[in-house]
Amino acid sequence: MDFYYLPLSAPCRSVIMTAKALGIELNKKLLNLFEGEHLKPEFLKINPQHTIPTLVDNGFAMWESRAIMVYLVEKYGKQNDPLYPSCPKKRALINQRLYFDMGTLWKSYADYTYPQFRENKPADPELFKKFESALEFLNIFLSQSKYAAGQTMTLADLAILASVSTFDVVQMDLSKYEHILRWYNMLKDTAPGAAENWAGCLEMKKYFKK
Ligand SMILES: N[C@@H](CCC(=O)N[C@@H](CS)C(=O)NCC(=O)O)C(=O)O
Repeated sequence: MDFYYLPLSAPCRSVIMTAKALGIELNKKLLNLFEGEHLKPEFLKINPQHTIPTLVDNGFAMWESRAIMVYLVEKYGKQNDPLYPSCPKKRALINQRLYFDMGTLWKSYADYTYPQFRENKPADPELFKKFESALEFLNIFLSQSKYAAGQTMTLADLAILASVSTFDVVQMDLSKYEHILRWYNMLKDTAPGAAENWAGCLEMKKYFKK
């Protein structure tokens, strides 16, 4: 299974952790975005949207990290795999958290930080408030259950761990989010693929100028 990625990318890291949890060997192919490799015709043929992570499983190409995570469990996981159980209500909660991670948590982080480290713009307090409110929501979710979507580890934890560990490595202050901290301390070193995730975070930090 070919996996186009960069270690520093949070969405790539969440797929790597999922593959690790499932015991899947990925054929990792570094794609250097900084040198525009994702815009070359041969990659655009695979993924016209030119994003990583991109997975090619026996000729079947797909992208969007959370969709890839679900695909991997559905295709290669156990029946009723605890990472993404078949019960519709459990799945619904996991999906909610995955969409929350993509559309609210990570988005608010990216909206706040990217202009600062990509365009050297000053921090925007309004965007910071939105990021804080996303963290507040996550803190509430984690006050209600041990893991991000219930009492066992699921895909929601792996996706959100990739996000929160990124916030940690760039030194976002998480100290007032008691439940996030409890959950993060539980998983940051023990989740499947945690060491590789953290190594990628450290790579990411090199590009973060604040
Ligand atoms: N929502 C997507 C985001 C993917 C994404 O934006 N990846 C970045 C790297 S972290 C990328 O490929 N950027 C290059 C581009 O968009 O051209 C996912 O979760 O896979």
